[in-house]
Amino acid sequence: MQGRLIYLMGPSGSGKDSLLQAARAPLEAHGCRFARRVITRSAESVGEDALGVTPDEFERLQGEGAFALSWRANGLAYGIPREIDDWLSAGQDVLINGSRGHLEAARQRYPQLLAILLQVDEAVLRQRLLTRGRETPEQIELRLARSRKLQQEDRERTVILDNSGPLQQTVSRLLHLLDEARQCA
Ligand SMILES: Nc1ncnc2c1ncn2[C@@H]1O[C@H](COP(=O)(O)OP(=O)(O)OP(=O)(O)O)[C@@H](O)[C@H]1O
Ligand SMILES: O=P(O)(O)OC[C@H]1O[C@H](OP(=O)(O)O)[C@H](O)[C@@H]1O
Repeated sequence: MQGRLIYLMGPSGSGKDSLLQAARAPLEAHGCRFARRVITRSAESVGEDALGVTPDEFERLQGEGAFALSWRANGLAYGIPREIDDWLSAGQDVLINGSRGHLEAARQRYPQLLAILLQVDEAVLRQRLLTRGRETPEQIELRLARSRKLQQEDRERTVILDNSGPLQQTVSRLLHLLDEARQCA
């Protein structure tokens, strides 16, 4: 049986990386795999364990068909390595850090994907992004504006996960909803 693609998305600063890190051990214990993203951002940058490449390297990899999914946002290019298809074919669930802007294209390639939208209100988001300090205040405002624009899309087929409270609470909710989804599959 084919594994399920779990597509975690949400505004910049909603806590996707934090949640992926915190939920990783318990989910791996259930056989779930995690994709390491390829991003045209320096490897030293704060945040997830992504592979940082130059725009030229990204183009080359894309041309070679190295990505199962790829998109551009916030002035960066993002790729999800093709190996997720091997994991899915082997029946393993795969969790990825996705983009709301790319959800429709991702659904076309993976019709069974489970979309989870991580949600936090805008004042909290702004504060978290400023505290994280990875982007300038101007870049943060652009990210918040992008979030507002994407807010209404594809709500009815998306599971909402609130991350306004403590991270551990969100981890427990994620594990619970993935259990439920497994039982419905
Ligand atoms: N539940 C939480 N409570 C308090 N702070 C949190 C919580 N979740 C995440 N944070 C903090 O918010 C900031 C943004 O989180 P994180 O980098 O995980 O977001 P992200 O959604 O991955 O953002 P981006 O898409 O821009 O990479 C981090 O500094 C993180 O420590
Ligand atoms: O705004 P949307 O389309 O949801 O997401 C755009 C991209 O921005 C964020 O990346 P990061 O903040 O650079 O890590 C997300 O992880 C996503 O890949």
